[in-house]
Amino acid sequence: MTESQTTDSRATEPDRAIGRILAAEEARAATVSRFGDRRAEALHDDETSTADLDGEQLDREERAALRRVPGLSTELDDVTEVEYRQLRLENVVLIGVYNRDADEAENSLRELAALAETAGAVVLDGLLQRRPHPDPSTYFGRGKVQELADIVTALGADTVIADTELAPSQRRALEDQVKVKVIDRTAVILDIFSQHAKSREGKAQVELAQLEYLLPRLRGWGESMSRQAGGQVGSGGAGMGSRGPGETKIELDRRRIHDRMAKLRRQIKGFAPAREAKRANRDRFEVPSVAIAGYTNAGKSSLLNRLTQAGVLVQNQLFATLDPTVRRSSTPDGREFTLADTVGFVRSLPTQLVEAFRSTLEEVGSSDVIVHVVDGAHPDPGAQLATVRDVIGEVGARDLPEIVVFNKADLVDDDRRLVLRGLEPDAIFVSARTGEGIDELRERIAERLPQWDVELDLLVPYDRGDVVALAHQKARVLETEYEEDGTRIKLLATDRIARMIRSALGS
Ligand SMILES: Nc1nc2c(ncn2[C@@H]2O[C@H](COP(=O)(O)OP(=O)(O)OP(=O)(O)O)[C@@H](O)[C@H]2O)c(=O)[nH]1
Ligand SMILES: [Mg+2]
Repeated sequence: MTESQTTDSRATEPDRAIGRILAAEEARAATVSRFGDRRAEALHDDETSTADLDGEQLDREERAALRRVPGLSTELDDVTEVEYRQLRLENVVLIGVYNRDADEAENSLRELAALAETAGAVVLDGLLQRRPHPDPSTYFGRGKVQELADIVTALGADTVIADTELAPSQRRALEDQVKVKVIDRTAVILDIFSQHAKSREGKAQVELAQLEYLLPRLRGWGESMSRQAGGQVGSGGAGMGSRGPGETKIELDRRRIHDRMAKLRRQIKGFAPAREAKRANRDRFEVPSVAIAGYTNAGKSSLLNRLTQAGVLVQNQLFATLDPTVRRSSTPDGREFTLADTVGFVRSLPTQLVEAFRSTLEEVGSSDVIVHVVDGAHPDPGAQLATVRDVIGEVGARDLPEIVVFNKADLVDDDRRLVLRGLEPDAIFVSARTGEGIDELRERIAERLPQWDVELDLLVPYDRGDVVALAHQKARVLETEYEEDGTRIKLLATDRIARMIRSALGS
C-alpha cells in the first residue's frame, strides 16, 4: 500500500488536504472552476443543540460510528479498527457539467459535497466543466477527462463522484480512463439512505431502491475495477455506492434479484395495513394531522422538537431522519392534532427512492395541513421550494393547505428577509433555535386545521348502507330519520369528510 501514508494524514486531518489542494492550484486549466476548499458550505452552523438530543443521543453516536466502519468483522479480520477506517474512508473528487448558470451548478456541487461527507467521505476537490451537454460517452469532454485523471492522481483520490445520474456506459468509460472508482449522485444518496435506515420498513424500502438502481448496472460493475490491479481502491473495493445490497448480493443473478425485489415489494405492502389502521384510528377520534415536509437539513426535526419536546434526532447531516416520527400537539385554544416529521427532500431525489418511499410520502398526502419548512439561510431557497413542491405534487398532495415556514431566522438579516418575502409573501419566519415565530406558527396551524363546520342534510337510499356507515364512522351524526325513499341524515363534518361522503353518495 504505497498510498497508506498520505491516506492516513488526510483521514485524520482533512485540513491538510485543503492545503495540498491549494498548493496544486497551478495544475488546473482555466475552464475548470474549482472550489474544493469551500466544500460543505451549504451546511451552515455545525452546532447541534445538545438540549434537543436527550434520548436520541445514543442513536446519534451509533450512527457516527457505523458510518466509517461498516462490516468490520466479516471483511477484514486482521486489521485494527483504526487501520480499517483509514483504509475505508474515501477521498473523493466531485465533478459536474453546466451550461449556463454557474452559481446553480456550484450550489449543486456544494450540496453534493455535503452529501458525500454525510456518507463518510472526505472531499478533496470539486471540478465543474462548462459544456452545452454532458458528453454522451464520458460525461466530461475528452480533454477534460485526461485532466481529471491527472488531478485524481495528483491528489491521491480513490473515487470520483459525478453530480448527475450517469448512464451505466458513461460510468464504465469514465472509470476506464480515470482509473479509480466512479459513482454518481444517485449512488451517494442511496448510500446515505442505506446507512440511516433503521426501521424494518425503511430498510426494505432502501434495499428495493438500491436493487432497482443496480439492476441495469450489473454488468461491468465489478469488472472494470478488477482490471485495475494495484489501483487505489481499498482492498475491499467497496464503499460509497456499493454498500448495502451492492457488495455480496451483487453476485446474485438477475433473476434472483428480481425475486428479491418482488419479496421486498410484498413486505412493504404488508406494512400498509398497520399504517392505515393508525390513520383510521386518528380519523375516528377526529384528530387532524399536520405533516412537516421540506428540504433535507431545513430543520424539520428541530421544529418538531420545538413544538412538542419530542427529542427527535437533529443533526447537521443530510437525511438524518428516515423514519417518520408522529407526536401529539395542540392548538393555543386546546384542539389536539398530530404532527409528523418526514423524510427530507433533495434536488434530483432518485426516482427509485421516491417510488420505494411512496407509502411513507403518501402519509404527507393524507394529512390535513402541510407545514413546508425552508432553510431561510440556504443560498437558493427558491430551488428548495420548487423541489419539495414537485415531490408533494407527485404524491398527489398539491391541493392540501400549505404553510410555508422560513426556518433559521436567527441567521437571516433584514435584506434577506425582503428577498424571501418576495418569494413567498405569506410565509412565516421562525427559528427552531431561538423560538422566534413559533407562537405565530402555532396560531397559523390552528387556523388551517379543518373545522367541523360543514352541515350536511342527506337522503340516503336504503340500498346504500355503506354511506350510512361511512357517515357514522367519519362524521358527527346529529339526526337520523327513516323516510319513504331512504334514511335522512343530518350531520356535521369537516370539509374533507363532507366531500368524501358526498362523493360516496354520488352527489
Ligand atoms: N441556526 C439555526 N440552526 C438550526 C435551526 N433549526 C435547525 N438548525 C440546525 O440545522 C441542522 C438540521 O436540523 P434538523 O432538524 O436535523 O433538519 P431536518 O430538516 O430534520 O433534516 P433531515 O432529517 O436530515 O432531512 C441542525 O444542525 C440544526 O441544529 C435554526 O432555527 N437556527
Ligand atoms: Mg430530520
